[in-house]
Amino acid sequence: MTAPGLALVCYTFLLCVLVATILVKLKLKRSSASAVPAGPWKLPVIGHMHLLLGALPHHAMQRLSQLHGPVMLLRLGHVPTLVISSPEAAREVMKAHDAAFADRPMYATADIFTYGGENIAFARADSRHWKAVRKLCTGEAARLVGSVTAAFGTGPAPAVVNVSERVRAMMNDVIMMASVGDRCAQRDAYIVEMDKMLDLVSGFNLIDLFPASRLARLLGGGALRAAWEVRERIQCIMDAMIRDHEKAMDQREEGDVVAGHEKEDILTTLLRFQRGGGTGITLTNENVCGVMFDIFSAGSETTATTMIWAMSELIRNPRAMSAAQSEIRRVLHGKTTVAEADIDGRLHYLHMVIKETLRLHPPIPLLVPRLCTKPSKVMGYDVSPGTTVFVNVWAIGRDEGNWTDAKEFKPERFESEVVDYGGTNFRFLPGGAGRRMCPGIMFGVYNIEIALASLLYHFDWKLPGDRSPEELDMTETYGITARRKTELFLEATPYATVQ
Ligand code: HEM
Repeated sequence: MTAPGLALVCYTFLLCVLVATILVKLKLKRSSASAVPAGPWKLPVIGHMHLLLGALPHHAMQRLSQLHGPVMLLRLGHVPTLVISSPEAAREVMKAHDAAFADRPMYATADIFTYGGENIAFARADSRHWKAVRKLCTGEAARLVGSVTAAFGTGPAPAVVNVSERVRAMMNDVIMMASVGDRCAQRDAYIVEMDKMLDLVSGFNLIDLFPASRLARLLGGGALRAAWEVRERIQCIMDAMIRDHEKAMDQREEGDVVAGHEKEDILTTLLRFQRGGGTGITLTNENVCGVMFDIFSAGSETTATTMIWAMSELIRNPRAMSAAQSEIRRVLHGKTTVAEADIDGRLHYLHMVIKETLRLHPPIPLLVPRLCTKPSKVMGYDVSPGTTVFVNVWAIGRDEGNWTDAKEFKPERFESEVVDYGGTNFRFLPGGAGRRMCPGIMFGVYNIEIALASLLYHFDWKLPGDRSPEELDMTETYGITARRKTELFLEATPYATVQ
């Protein structure tokens, strides 16, 4: 070969090597880039926080995930945040990689109220007390079901009722009765402080989004101070309740039954276990207070919110209201009260109403956040340890790809859909799924069933004045649960045949 010919071959060879190297590099770059979940452009310091401003977080996240996909990475302040918006991706987080996502991020205010994770909801999944107390809570919830009915009286209704206020008071009563008994001197003060606590634990406070920033601590310190003050007042009330319960337990051991302590409540059960009741673990005072925090916050607020949405949807959908009332009045024909034994397993339509309400209005729309603790892959994307994970069950429940006529309230859809609360169908996750799923959801659903049955059996309901059902405002408000923005005022007419 001539010298120019050899040079040409060499140049061609080198060119090929160069092109091949560039192509391989490009391919590698593309494949490593595609392993990071997509997300919108972010700003320095605040990341994507500005995209959540002015909207409810689950609404804003739904809108963003429609653009960036069901596995989307945001940075909220300093916190890397993965948002999951499809059943397939939810299954990967809560089933395939459940162990890697079983912890919770610890927010500054939650840290105060849970005594540093000594409760159930924010405990580390590998902590000694978590499994045992969770089991206890599940058992207690099931056992207490029978004692709930008494709280739903039938007293005469005023013409116009603030249904929101009444339902919240009713659910508070049920949870208080179940957790500390029916004669607790400081009960009202406890409810007031617990309400304040719920306002403070949002997870979107400045100090939660910039956990390491001194400036955020300075600017957001008010929330922390308020949280400590509320915790101190709750602690005083709890100490008095514990003393009262311990005294009653001592007297019971001696054969006396103290008024107000005839039935065993959750606090007594926890104290009994603390005295060596055989779970194989030791419960500290902090565990006891932390679990009481869980039961009140998780138990009362979720059930009241669901119940108020159920009433709102029934008012907006007179056909569904009429079907639910006909069934209840047929099943309870001639009865003067709604008793557990009379409705047990017989209110099929009402059950579908509750499911449909939880599909459209899951009270915790982003679930309680999870924390990624091991490098994991979700739908082929890399997720790093330290990432907070929100599962947008509200968006999953309203996605036309998952449900026909997804935005409409159609309880009948559950006639053909076999879906339960066990967290196995990832299109319907009001109580979450996997090892962190809600241990009390069946107790909650039972409370809602009895309460709704009572309201619908004893009264006919309509919007005050001549307003038509479509005029009912269905806007949600921001908070630990997705409540109605406005109070639900309805006109109640006692149902004649019960008189
Ligand atoms: C309709 C009623 C209820 C709904 C929709 C509901 C929903 C939820 C959700 C979404 C979670 C987070 C699950 C996850 O991260 O995957 C949760 C956790 C929890 N719920 Fe419920 N809940 C309800 C009623 C109750 C009741 C009545 C109690 C107690 C008596 C309760 C106690 C708890 C506790 C202790 C946790 C934390 C579990 C853990 O982290 O291990 N819930 N709930």
